[in-house]
Amino acid sequence: MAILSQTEGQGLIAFLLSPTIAPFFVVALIYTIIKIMDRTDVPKIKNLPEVPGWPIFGNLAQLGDNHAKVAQEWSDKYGPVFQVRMGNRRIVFANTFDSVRNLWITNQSALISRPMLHTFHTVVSSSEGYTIGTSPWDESCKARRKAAATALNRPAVQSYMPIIDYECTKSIKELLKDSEGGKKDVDPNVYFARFALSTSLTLNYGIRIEGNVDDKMLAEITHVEREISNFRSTSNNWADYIPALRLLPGGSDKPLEYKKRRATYMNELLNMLKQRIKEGTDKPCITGNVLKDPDAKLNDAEVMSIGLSMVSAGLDTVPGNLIMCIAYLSSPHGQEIQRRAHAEITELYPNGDAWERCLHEEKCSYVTALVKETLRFWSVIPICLPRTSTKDITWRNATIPAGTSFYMNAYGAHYDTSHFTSPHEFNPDRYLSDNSIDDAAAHRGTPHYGYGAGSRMCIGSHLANRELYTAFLRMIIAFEIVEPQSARDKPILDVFGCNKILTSLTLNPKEFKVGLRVRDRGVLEKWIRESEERTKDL
Ligand code: HEM
Repeated sequence: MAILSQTEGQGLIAFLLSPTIAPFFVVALIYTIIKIMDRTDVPKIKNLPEVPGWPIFGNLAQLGDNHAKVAQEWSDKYGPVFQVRMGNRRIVFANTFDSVRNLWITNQSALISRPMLHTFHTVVSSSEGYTIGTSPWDESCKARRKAAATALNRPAVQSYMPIIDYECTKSIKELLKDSEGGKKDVDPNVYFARFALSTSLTLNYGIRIEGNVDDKMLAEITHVEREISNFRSTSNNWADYIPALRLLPGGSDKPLEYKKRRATYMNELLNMLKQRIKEGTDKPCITGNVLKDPDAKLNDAEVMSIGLSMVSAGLDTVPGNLIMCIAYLSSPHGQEIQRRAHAEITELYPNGDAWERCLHEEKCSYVTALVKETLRFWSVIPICLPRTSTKDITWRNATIPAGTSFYMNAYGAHYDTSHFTSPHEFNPDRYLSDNSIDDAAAHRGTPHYGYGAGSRMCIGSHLANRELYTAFLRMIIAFEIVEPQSARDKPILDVFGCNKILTSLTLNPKEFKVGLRVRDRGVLEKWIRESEERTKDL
């Protein structure tokens, strides 16, 4: 039954459009639309400071392109934990070391899930499945995390050291060649991108980047994963927070292009491995083990998700840390750090076998401290991968309801002056147990949040630590890393100034060069030959 007859309907329209009523009608309509668009997924949280924002956009514009820095500044005014609105999402930001510990570690069972964001989850990943790091918590995520974590635990990582030996040697050998024995300045970026990617591919598929730094597959995967890192970021895509923006024409073109390019090489890698398994020519690897295990409870999409996680997770993070530490080592203060590291290594290994021994042990505490300080200082994931709570969480007088998104400002925590002495100084000494410049007790447990914290902390941290330790130690005993000859090539050492795209998920270092003065060419060539001999059957 019609609610209004045709004549009554026409009368109502004429009434609404009459000159006296129309302005009120238009205002009411706009008001209602704004009210609907202004709603948030979670209502305002009582007793938790809120940063005032705009209707619909919330605090998006104020956060600008450097969310970590702006949120840290806000924490001076609003306290360590506050709520903001990013479009239609309410986000709880934690900005200091202790507040992160309280929320991410003390409340880890409640903070175990991840939110879904439009650009990454709906556009980029709709058919390939999500990586582990972008999956909400469910039985499938639990199974994938468990399988990957087992493959990356401490003893497993020790068994992968020959791969690290091979890849690290290859990068240093090429650096030696391309720098013409130290005469020409070089940009270390691509050498360490290859190191990280080839290590991940060998572990996961038994396939490595055979070519040199100009390898096509290396270029394609590093470029595509870098672009995807932007779509994955919590600070890059306003369409994640304002659904109306998804209607803009062309908005999904770039994400869709990269989704297709990623699917091409991921399928290629998986098919290459399946073919090798069929022919019996495959090398032991994580995906191969899963594919051949009749009891593995993982389906094809889950196997693909693990592969995707391994390829993408270490790709920007390991090289970002490696090359920014090398950048720092080239600076005048870096000379002092290299001298100390080199002296300790020489004292520990007077027979000159540090190059090989670092594959079995991590004895040089100064290099271990250098790894930790690098992870803190550069904070390559300044806003950690986001979390969603699955239970209510209490913070002081506030009850934060289940289903709220939490963003860890890792940069804010790493530069928290109540936890770190002079956080703007790059100083590995803070992580030495004797004479630390920080309160040594502060570093028991979690030394930094470079790998996140709690229930969804990075599962690749053992592998990454071993990669970083080996590469730093070997670079330091192979070369004196010095400033480039041309001032134009000098690295920018400011933690944000060095970043090409501030809204990306991971630090994207600007190009720079360093000089590499070979310490002892004869000895270095001997180490390289010995590594090549050891790893020739890999
Ligand atoms: C220096 C190198 C690395 C850094 C700085 C890093 C950092 C991180 C961070 C910050 C997270 C989020 C943790 C959280 O939410 O609390 C994460 C998650 C993860 N990382 Fe790493 N990572 C590195 C290397 C790797 C490597 C080499 C792999 C594997 C080969 C890996 C695999 C993963 C996976 C699978 C997750 C998702 C865990 C989950 O959501 O349950 N990472 N990583």
